[in-house]
Amino acid sequence: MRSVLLTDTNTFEHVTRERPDPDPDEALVRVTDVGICGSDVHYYEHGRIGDHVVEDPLVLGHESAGVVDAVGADVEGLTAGDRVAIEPGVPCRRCRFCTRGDYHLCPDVSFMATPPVDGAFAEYVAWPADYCHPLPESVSTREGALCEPLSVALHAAERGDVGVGDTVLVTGAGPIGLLVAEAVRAAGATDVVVTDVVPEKLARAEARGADATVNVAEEDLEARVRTYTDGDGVDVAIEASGAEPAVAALPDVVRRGGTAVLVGLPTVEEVPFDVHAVIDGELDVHGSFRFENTYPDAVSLLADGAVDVAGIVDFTEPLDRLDTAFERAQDPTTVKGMVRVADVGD
Ligand SMILES: NC(=O)c1ccc[n+]([C@@H]2O[C@H](COP(=O)([O-])OP(=O)(O)OC[C@H]3O[C@@H](n4cnc5c(N)ncnc54)[C@H](O)[C@@H]3O)[C@@H](O)[C@H]2O)c1
Ligand SMILES: C[C@@H](O)[C@H](N)C(=O)O
Repeated sequence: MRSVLLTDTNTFEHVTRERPDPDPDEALVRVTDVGICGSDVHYYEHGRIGDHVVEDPLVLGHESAGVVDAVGADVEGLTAGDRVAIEPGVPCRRCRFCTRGDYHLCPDVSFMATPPVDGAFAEYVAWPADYCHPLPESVSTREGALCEPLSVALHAAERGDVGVGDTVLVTGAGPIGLLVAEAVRAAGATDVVVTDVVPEKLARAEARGADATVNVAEEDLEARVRTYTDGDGVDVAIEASGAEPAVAALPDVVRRGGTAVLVGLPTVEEVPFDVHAVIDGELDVHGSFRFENTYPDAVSLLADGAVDVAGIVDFTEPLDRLDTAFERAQDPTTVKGMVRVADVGD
Protein backbone atom coordinates (compact mmCIF):
# COMPACT_ATOMS: atom_id res chain seq x y z
CA MET A 1 0.00 0.00 0.00
CA ARG A 2 1.04 3.61 -0.51
CA SER A 3 2.24 5.44 2.57
CA VAL A 4 4.05 8.73 3.18
CA LEU A 5 6.85 8.94 5.74
CA LEU A 6 8.33 12.02 7.36
CA THR A 7 12.01 11.05 7.10
CA ASP A 8 13.61 14.39 7.98
CA THR A 9 12.46 17.95 8.57
CA ASN A 10 10.53 19.21 5.53
CA THR A 11 11.02 15.83 3.84
CA PHE A 12 8.33 13.36 2.87
CA GLU A 13 9.16 10.01 1.28
CA HIS A 14 6.43 8.19 -0.64
CA VAL A 15 6.90 4.46 -0.03
CA THR A 16 5.18 1.16 -0.57
CA ARG A 17 4.55 -0.81 2.61
CA GLU A 18 2.85 -4.07 3.52
CA ARG A 19 -0.85 -3.61 4.02
CA PRO A 20 -1.45 -4.21 7.77
CA ASP A 21 -3.40 -7.26 8.92
CA PRO A 22 -6.03 -6.30 11.49
CA ASP A 23 -5.68 -7.83 14.96
CA PRO A 24 -8.78 -9.68 16.21
CA ASP A 25 -10.14 -6.48 17.81
CA GLU A 26 -9.20 -4.18 14.91
CA ALA A 27 -10.77 -2.90 11.71
CA LEU A 28 -8.73 -2.45 8.56
CA VAL A 29 -9.80 0.95 7.22
CA ARG A 30 -9.20 2.20 3.69
CA VAL A 31 -8.36 5.81 4.42
CA THR A 32 -10.25 8.38 2.35
CA ASP A 33 -9.80 11.78 4.02
CA VAL A 34 -7.19 13.25 6.36
CA GLY A 35 -7.09 16.78 7.76
CA ILE A 36 -3.77 18.56 8.23
CA CYS A 37 -3.39 19.69 11.84
CA GLY A 38 -1.03 22.37 13.11
CA SER A 39 0.81 19.64 14.99
CA ASP A 40 1.46 17.76 11.70
CA VAL A 41 2.93 20.94 10.23
CA HIS A 42 5.01 21.47 13.38
CA TYR A 43 6.49 17.94 13.18
CA TYR A 44 7.11 18.49 9.44
CA GLU A 45 8.99 21.75 10.04
CA HIS A 46 10.79 20.99 13.31
CA GLY A 47 10.83 17.18 13.73
CA ARG A 48 9.56 17.52 17.28
CA ILE A 49 6.93 19.00 19.56
CA GLY A 50 8.36 19.52 23.03
CA ASP A 51 9.47 16.14 24.33
CA HIS A 52 7.90 14.26 21.39
CA VAL A 53 10.78 13.78 18.97
CA VAL A 54 10.57 12.11 15.55
CA GLU A 55 13.49 9.69 15.80
CA ASP A 56 12.37 7.18 13.16
CA PRO A 57 10.40 7.77 9.95
CA LEU A 58 6.84 8.63 10.95
CA VAL A 59 3.51 8.69 9.12
CA LEU A 60 1.74 11.95 10.02
CA GLY A 61 -2.02 12.64 10.00
CA HIS A 62 -4.43 12.01 12.87
CA GLU A 63 -7.67 13.62 11.62
CA SER A 64 -8.93 10.74 9.51
CA ALA A 65 -11.86 8.77 8.19
CA GLY A 66 -12.39 6.03 5.68
CA VAL A 67 -14.23 2.89 4.67
CA VAL A 68 -13.91 -0.42 6.53
CA ASP A 69 -12.22 -2.99 4.31
CA ALA A 70 -12.13 -5.93 6.72
CA VAL A 71 -12.52 -6.63 10.43
CA GLY A 72 -10.71 -8.91 12.89
CA ALA A 73 -12.34 -12.08 14.19
CA ASP A 74 -13.59 -10.56 17.48
CA VAL A 75 -15.12 -7.40 16.04
CA GLU A 76 -18.87 -6.95 16.34
CA GLY A 77 -20.98 -4.10 15.00
CA LEU A 78 -18.70 -3.06 12.14
CA THR A 79 -18.57 -4.65 8.70
CA ALA A 80 -16.75 -4.12 5.43
CA GLY A 81 -18.19 -1.12 3.59
CA ASP A 82 -19.04 0.87 6.73
CA ARG A 83 -17.83 4.45 6.61
CA VAL A 84 -16.06 5.46 9.84
CA ALA A 85 -14.38 8.37 11.61
CA ILE A 86 -11.16 7.18 13.25
CA GLU A 87 -10.58 8.39 16.81
CA PRO A 88 -6.79 8.73 16.94
CA GLY A 89 -6.00 8.20 20.63
CA VAL A 90 -6.28 4.69 22.04
CA PRO A 91 -5.62 4.42 25.80
CA CYS A 92 -4.27 1.46 27.77
CA ARG A 93 -7.79 0.75 29.15
CA ARG A 94 -6.32 -0.44 32.50
CA CYS A 95 -4.83 2.53 34.40
CA ARG A 96 -6.75 4.56 36.98
CA PHE A 97 -7.47 7.30 34.44
CA CYS A 98 -8.96 4.82 31.98
CA THR A 99 -11.00 2.97 34.57
CA ARG A 100 -12.46 6.16 36.03
CA GLY A 101 -13.49 7.36 32.58
CA ASP A 102 -10.79 9.95 31.90
CA TYR A 103 -9.22 7.87 29.16
CA HIS A 104 -7.79 10.94 27.39
CA LEU A 105 -5.53 11.43 30.43
CA CYS A 106 -4.07 7.90 30.16
CA PRO A 107 -0.28 8.30 30.29
CA ASP A 108 0.13 5.35 27.92
CA VAL A 109 -2.23 6.52 25.20
CA SER A 110 -1.20 5.64 21.64
CA PHE A 111 -2.00 8.76 19.65
CA MET A 112 -1.69 8.66 15.87
CA ALA A 113 1.12 10.75 14.38
CA THR A 114 2.74 11.25 17.79
CA PRO A 115 6.10 9.43 17.79
CA PRO A 116 6.37 6.47 17.56
CA VAL A 117 2.74 5.85 16.52
CA ASP A 118 2.10 6.12 12.79
CA GLY A 119 -0.78 8.21 11.50
CA ALA A 120 -3.10 8.07 8.53
CA PHE A 121 -1.30 9.45 5.47
CA ALA A 122 -1.44 5.91 4.08
CA GLU A 123 -3.84 3.82 2.04
CA TYR A 124 -4.85 1.60 4.94
CA VAL A 125 -4.84 1.80 8.72
CA ALA A 126 -5.54 -1.07 11.13
CA TRP A 127 -7.12 0.43 14.26
CA PRO A 128 -9.11 -0.83 17.28
CA ALA A 129 -12.67 -1.21 16.02
CA ASP A 130 -14.22 0.55 19.02
CA TYR A 131 -12.22 3.66 18.09
CA CYS A 132 -13.72 3.58 14.57
CA HIS A 133 -17.04 5.43 14.76
CA PRO A 134 -19.66 4.64 12.11
CA LEU A 135 -20.94 7.56 10.07
CA PRO A 136 -24.58 7.85 9.05
CA GLU A 137 -25.31 8.46 5.36
CA SER A 138 -25.82 12.18 5.93
CA VAL A 139 -22.26 12.67 7.27
CA SER A 140 -19.45 12.61 4.70
CA THR A 141 -16.08 11.00 5.31
CA ARG A 142 -14.54 14.49 5.04
CA GLU A 143 -16.73 15.57 7.95
CA GLY A 144 -15.84 12.31 9.69
CA ALA A 145 -12.14 13.22 9.52
CA LEU A 146 -12.94 16.63 11.02
CA CYS A 147 -14.64 15.00 14.00
CA GLU A 148 -11.13 15.17 15.49
CA PRO A 149 -10.73 18.97 15.75
CA LEU A 150 -14.46 19.18 16.46
CA SER A 151 -13.86 16.84 19.39
CA VAL A 152 -11.15 19.15 20.76
CA ALA A 153 -13.73 21.95 20.55
CA LEU A 154 -16.57 19.98 22.14
CA HIS A 155 -14.33 18.97 25.02
CA ALA A 156 -13.29 22.61 25.55
CA ALA A 157 -16.94 23.73 25.62
CA GLU A 158 -17.65 21.01 28.17
CA ARG A 159 -14.67 22.06 30.28
CA GLY A 160 -16.08 25.61 30.21
CA ASP A 161 -19.49 24.30 31.30
CA VAL A 162 -20.96 26.54 28.60
CA GLY A 163 -24.71 26.86 29.00
CA VAL A 164 -27.81 28.42 27.50
CA GLY A 165 -27.60 32.20 27.17
CA ASP A 166 -23.88 32.44 27.89
CA THR A 167 -21.62 35.05 26.37
CA VAL A 168 -18.42 33.34 25.27
CA LEU A 169 -15.11 34.81 24.14
CA VAL A 170 -13.03 32.61 21.82
CA THR A 171 -9.44 33.78 21.35
CA GLY A 172 -7.95 32.57 18.05
CA ALA A 173 -9.85 31.89 14.82
CA GLY A 174 -7.84 28.94 13.55
CA PRO A 175 -9.60 25.59 13.06
CA ILE A 176 -9.85 24.99 16.80
CA GLY A 177 -11.20 28.46 17.58
CA LEU A 178 -13.73 28.38 14.72
CA LEU A 179 -14.94 24.95 15.84
CA VAL A 180 -15.04 26.06 19.50
CA ALA A 181 -17.37 28.83 18.29
CA GLU A 182 -19.58 26.11 16.73
CA ALA A 183 -19.40 23.93 19.84
CA VAL A 184 -20.38 26.69 22.28
CA ARG A 185 -23.27 27.71 20.01
CA ALA A 186 -24.47 24.10 20.05
CA ALA A 187 -24.19 24.17 23.86
CA GLY A 188 -26.54 27.19 23.99
CA ALA A 189 -24.25 30.24 23.97
CA THR A 190 -26.14 33.19 22.53
CA ASP A 191 -23.24 35.64 22.14
CA VAL A 192 -19.92 34.54 20.70
CA VAL A 193 -17.04 36.98 20.36
CA VAL A 194 -13.97 35.83 18.40
CA THR A 195 -10.50 37.38 18.34
CA ASP A 196 -7.48 36.99 16.06
CA VAL A 197 -4.67 39.06 14.59
CA VAL A 198 -5.25 38.07 10.95
CA PRO A 199 -8.09 39.98 9.24
CA GLU A 200 -8.92 37.04 6.91
CA LYS A 201 -9.44 34.77 9.91
CA LEU A 202 -11.75 37.31 11.55
CA ALA A 203 -13.69 37.59 8.30
CA ARG A 204 -14.14 33.79 8.39
CA ALA A 205 -15.42 33.99 11.96
CA GLU A 206 -17.88 36.72 10.98
CA ALA A 207 -19.08 34.78 7.94
CA ARG A 208 -19.68 31.80 10.24
CA GLY A 209 -21.91 33.84 12.55
CA ALA A 210 -19.67 35.38 15.23
CA ASP A 211 -21.64 38.12 16.99
CA ALA A 212 -18.52 40.29 17.25
CA THR A 213 -14.87 40.02 16.29
CA VAL A 214 -11.84 41.79 17.72
CA ASN A 215 -8.55 42.27 15.91
CA VAL A 216 -6.31 42.29 18.97
CA ALA A 217 -3.39 43.61 16.89
CA GLU A 218 -5.33 46.87 16.57
CA GLU A 219 -7.88 46.98 19.37
CA ASP A 220 -7.84 46.79 23.16
CA LEU A 221 -9.43 43.41 24.00
CA GLU A 222 -10.41 44.20 27.57
CA ALA A 223 -12.05 47.49 26.57
CA ARG A 224 -14.03 45.80 23.75
CA VAL A 225 -15.17 42.99 26.05
CA ARG A 226 -16.20 45.40 28.80
CA THR A 227 -18.21 47.48 26.33
CA TYR A 228 -19.83 44.36 24.85
CA THR A 229 -20.81 42.97 28.26
CA ASP A 230 -21.91 46.21 29.98
CA GLY A 231 -18.78 46.18 32.06
CA ASP A 232 -19.08 42.65 33.46
CA GLY A 233 -16.80 40.48 31.31
CA VAL A 234 -17.78 37.26 29.52
CA ASP A 235 -19.28 34.20 31.20
CA VAL A 236 -16.70 31.92 29.61
CA ALA A 237 -13.47 32.60 27.71
CA ILE A 238 -11.90 29.79 25.70
CA GLU A 239 -8.29 30.42 24.69
CA ALA A 240 -7.60 28.74 21.34
CA SER A 241 -4.56 30.57 19.99
CA GLY A 242 -1.66 29.61 22.23
CA ALA A 243 -0.55 33.25 22.00
CA GLU A 244 0.98 34.51 25.24
CA PRO A 245 -0.98 37.83 25.30
CA ALA A 246 -4.26 35.95 24.78
CA VAL A 247 -3.53 33.64 27.71
CA ALA A 248 -2.38 36.51 29.93
CA ALA A 249 -5.54 38.52 29.15
CA LEU A 250 -7.95 35.82 30.41
CA PRO A 251 -8.33 37.09 34.00
CA ASP A 252 -9.14 40.58 32.63
CA VAL A 253 -11.96 39.53 30.32
CA VAL A 254 -13.89 36.90 32.34
CA ARG A 255 -16.70 38.12 34.63
CA ARG A 256 -16.53 37.52 38.39
CA GLY A 257 -17.40 33.88 39.00
CA GLY A 258 -16.85 33.04 35.33
CA THR A 259 -14.69 30.42 33.65
CA ALA A 260 -11.51 30.46 31.56
CA VAL A 261 -10.50 27.41 29.51
CA LEU A 262 -6.98 26.92 28.19
CA VAL A 263 -6.83 24.93 24.95
CA GLY A 264 -4.06 26.69 23.00
CA LEU A 265 -0.52 25.56 23.74
CA PRO A 266 1.83 28.50 24.33
CA THR A 267 5.21 28.13 22.68
CA VAL A 268 6.93 29.97 25.54
CA GLU A 269 7.75 28.25 28.83
CA GLU A 270 6.10 30.77 31.13
CA VAL A 271 3.11 33.07 30.69
CA PRO A 272 2.29 35.85 33.19
CA PHE A 273 -1.12 35.22 34.78
CA ASP A 274 -2.89 37.50 37.27
CA VAL A 275 -3.52 35.05 40.11
CA HIS A 276 -4.94 37.81 42.32
CA ALA A 277 -7.70 38.45 39.77
CA VAL A 278 -8.44 34.71 39.69
CA ILE A 279 -8.80 34.57 43.48
CA ASP A 280 -10.61 37.87 43.90
CA GLY A 281 -13.05 37.12 41.09
CA GLU A 282 -13.42 33.41 42.01
CA LEU A 283 -12.63 32.44 38.45
CA ASP A 284 -12.58 28.79 37.42
CA VAL A 285 -9.52 28.15 35.24
CA HIS A 286 -9.57 24.82 33.42
CA GLY A 287 -7.10 23.08 31.15
CA SER A 288 -8.55 21.19 28.21
CA PHE A 289 -6.55 18.30 26.75
CA ARG A 290 -7.69 16.48 23.63
CA PHE A 291 -11.10 14.81 24.28
CA GLU A 292 -12.96 11.83 25.63
CA ASN A 293 -16.24 10.27 24.52
CA THR A 294 -16.84 13.12 22.08
CA TYR A 295 -16.95 11.22 18.76
CA PRO A 296 -20.55 9.97 19.09
CA ASP A 297 -21.67 13.52 19.97
CA ALA A 298 -19.63 14.98 17.10
CA VAL A 299 -21.26 12.57 14.64
CA SER A 300 -24.77 13.28 16.01
CA LEU A 301 -24.27 17.04 15.84
CA LEU A 302 -23.09 16.73 12.23
CA ALA A 303 -26.00 14.46 11.33
CA ASP A 304 -28.42 17.01 12.82
CA GLY A 305 -26.74 19.87 10.95
CA ALA A 306 -26.14 21.54 14.31
CA VAL A 307 -22.49 22.29 13.54
CA ASP A 308 -20.52 22.97 10.36
CA VAL A 309 -17.06 21.53 9.91
CA ALA A 310 -16.77 21.29 6.12
CA GLY A 311 -16.92 25.09 5.86
CA ILE A 312 -13.56 25.52 7.56
CA VAL A 313 -11.78 23.70 4.70
CA ASP A 314 -9.74 25.86 2.30
CA PHE A 315 -8.33 23.23 -0.03
CA THR A 316 -8.03 19.51 -0.74
CA GLU A 317 -4.96 17.91 -2.26
CA PRO A 318 -4.40 14.25 -3.22
CA LEU A 319 -1.94 12.12 -1.22
CA ASP A 320 0.53 12.31 -4.13
CA ARG A 321 0.81 16.05 -3.50
CA LEU A 322 1.35 15.92 0.26
CA ASP A 323 4.34 18.32 0.03
CA THR A 324 2.17 20.90 -1.74
CA ALA A 325 -0.60 20.36 0.81
CA PHE A 326 1.82 21.08 3.66
CA GLU A 327 3.17 24.18 1.90
CA ARG A 328 -0.38 25.49 1.43
CA ALA A 329 -1.23 24.68 5.06
CA GLN A 330 1.58 26.99 6.20
CA ASP A 331 -0.08 30.08 4.66
CA PRO A 332 -1.21 32.18 7.65
CA THR A 333 -4.62 32.75 6.04
CA THR A 334 -5.29 29.00 5.67
CA VAL A 335 -7.63 27.54 8.25
CA LYS A 336 -7.79 23.87 7.22
CA GLY A 337 -6.21 21.83 4.46
CA MET A 338 -7.42 18.33 3.65
CA VAL A 339 -5.79 15.40 1.90
CA ARG A 340 -7.85 13.03 -0.22
CA VAL A 341 -6.25 9.61 0.00
CA ALA A 342 -8.77 7.53 -1.96
CA ASP A 343 -11.92 8.35 -3.86
CA VAL A 344 -14.04 5.70 -2.19
CA GLY A 345 -15.45 8.07 0.46
CA ASP A 346 -17.73 11.04 -0.16
N1 LIG B 1 -5.40 21.29 24.16
C1 LIG B 1 -5.53 20.49 23.12
O1 LIG B 1 -5.93 19.31 23.24
C2 LIG B 1 -5.24 21.00 21.75
C3 LIG B 1 -5.64 20.29 20.61
C4 LIG B 1 -5.41 20.84 19.35
C5 LIG B 1 -4.76 22.06 19.24
N2 LIG B 1 -4.35 22.69 20.38
C6 LIG B 1 -3.70 23.99 20.34
O2 LIG B 1 -4.74 24.95 20.16
C7 LIG B 1 -4.24 26.10 19.49
C8 LIG B 1 -5.12 26.37 18.28
O3 LIG B 1 -5.00 25.34 17.33
P1 LIG B 1 -5.23 25.68 15.79
O4 LIG B 1 -4.98 24.44 15.04
O5 LIG B 1 -6.52 26.40 15.60
O6 LIG B 1 -4.01 26.69 15.59
P2 LIG B 1 -3.77 27.85 14.50
O7 LIG B 1 -2.36 28.25 14.65
O8 LIG B 1 -4.27 27.41 13.17
O9 LIG B 1 -4.72 29.03 14.98
C9 LIG B 1 -4.35 29.93 15.98
C10 LIG B 1 -4.95 31.28 15.63
O10 LIG B 1 -4.63 32.20 16.67
C11 LIG B 1 -4.36 33.44 16.05
N3 LIG B 1 -3.63 34.31 16.98
C12 LIG B 1 -2.31 34.57 17.06
N4 LIG B 1 -2.07 35.46 18.05
C13 LIG B 1 -3.27 35.73 18.62
C14 LIG B 1 -3.69 36.56 19.69
N5 LIG B 1 -2.81 37.29 20.41
N6 LIG B 1 -5.01 36.61 20.00
C15 LIG B 1 -5.90 35.88 19.30
N7 LIG B 1 -5.56 35.07 18.27
C16 LIG B 1 -4.27 35.01 17.93
C17 LIG B 1 -3.60 33.08 14.77
O11 LIG B 1 -3.63 34.12 13.82
C18 LIG B 1 -4.41 31.86 14.32
O12 LIG B 1 -5.47 32.21 13.46
C19 LIG B 1 -2.78 25.78 19.16
O13 LIG B 1 -1.97 26.33 20.18
C20 LIG B 1 -2.74 24.27 19.22
O14 LIG B 1 -1.46 23.78 19.53
C21 LIG B 1 -4.58 22.20 21.63
C1 LIG C 1 -5.52 16.59 19.98
C2 LIG C 1 -4.70 16.74 18.74
O1 LIG C 1 -5.41 17.37 17.74
C3 LIG C 1 -3.41 17.42 19.00
N1 LIG C 1 -2.74 17.77 17.78
C4 LIG C 1 -2.52 16.55 19.87
O2 LIG C 1 -1.69 15.85 19.38
O3 LIG C 1 -2.67 16.56 21.05
